[in-house]
Amino acid sequence: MSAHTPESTPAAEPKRVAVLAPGGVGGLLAGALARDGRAVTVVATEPTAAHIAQHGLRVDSAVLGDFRVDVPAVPAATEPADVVVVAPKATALEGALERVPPHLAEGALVLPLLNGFEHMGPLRSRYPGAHVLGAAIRVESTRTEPGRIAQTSPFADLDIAYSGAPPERVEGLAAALRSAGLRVRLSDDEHAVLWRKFQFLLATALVCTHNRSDIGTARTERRDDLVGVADEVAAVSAVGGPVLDTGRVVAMFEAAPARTKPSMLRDLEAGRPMEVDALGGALLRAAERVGVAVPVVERLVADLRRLDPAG
Ligand SMILES: NC(=O)C1=CN([C@@H]2O[C@H](COP(=O)(O)OP(=O)(O)OC[C@H]3O[C@@H](n4cnc5c(N)ncnc54)[C@H](OP(=O)(O)O)[C@@H]3O)[C@@H](O)[C@H]2O)C=CC1
Ligand SMILES: CC(C)(CO)C(=O)C(=O)O
Repeated sequence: MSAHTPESTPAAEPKRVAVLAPGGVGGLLAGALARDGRAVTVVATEPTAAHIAQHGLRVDSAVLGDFRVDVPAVPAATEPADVVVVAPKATALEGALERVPPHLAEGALVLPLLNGFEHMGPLRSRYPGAHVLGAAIRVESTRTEPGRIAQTSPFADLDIAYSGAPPERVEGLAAALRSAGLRVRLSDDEHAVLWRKFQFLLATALVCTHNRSDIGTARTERRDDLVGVADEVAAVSAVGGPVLDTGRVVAMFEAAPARTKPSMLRDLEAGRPMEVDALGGALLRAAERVGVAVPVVERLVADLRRLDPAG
């Protein structure tokens, strides 16, 4: 933890952070930043806001250690923030954004941590006066009950793009996140940030969920599908987007802790809506736009749509 006082804060570091949707990812960031002395407000559903306001956030983290921290929590933002972390599932994004009105995010850095890429357009439409950053987080983190987060991966790494925002503010945000214990890499290439994570994520999410297994089992039993999805994402991306390296993703499959389970599989196991459309559907739509065949993704998405309460 760093000693964080207003006097020692460089001008570009965030002063007021709002975290929308304190689930596995949002709750981890809110807890980490609040523990480090940042002024964090959590914006959550009514019952979760009431619970966190009364009991604080409890984080049990392989990377950050176990701690509890008091954080103000509200069902709707009432104060401006200079950073707004956006972390609901894609299936809940539209409703969740109602809780942060655009005038309170005017001039803010908006840091979306959803997987995929289709959220970027709606966020930029809702917050035209904000700087919406391309970002991705590599972590395994679960909201086990309201206000309680179990972060189990040996990594919690963010990639954040400058996305045209004032560089000193993006660097200030990165410094705040690093000070809170997270690893952060900055990039000039928003598309590369989103699509590199997406290539690994889509393969892991679709195949592990389809196989109902962790990555250790999937990489033995369903290696062809893992590589097939990663190749298809690369083929779609190659048409006007970043060049992706399937070899890098295969190395990531090999290196991932065997027990890693993607959040999509954890949603299936818990009977929650899955992000099949936001992730797999997004790739199918992108593939159709650029005229690339993606038969492996098509097959897995068709099967998973039948199981997805989100439809
Ligand atoms: N979990 C992980 O390990 C990783 C997840 N991701 C991505 O991060 C994103 C978030 O996933 P994750 O953290 O797992 O999701 P969770 O399901 O853990 O958390 C989602 C949160 O959204 C809240 N929420 C739902 N509806 C609303 C609403 N209308 N208003 C306010 N809050 C709402 C839920 O509230 P409540 O608690 O009250 O139900 C919950 O706290 C996804 O896009 C996922 O793909 C990326 C990398 C890793
Ligand atoms: C695959 C994993 C756990 C890696 O970060 C992930 O990002 C997710 O499930 O959303």
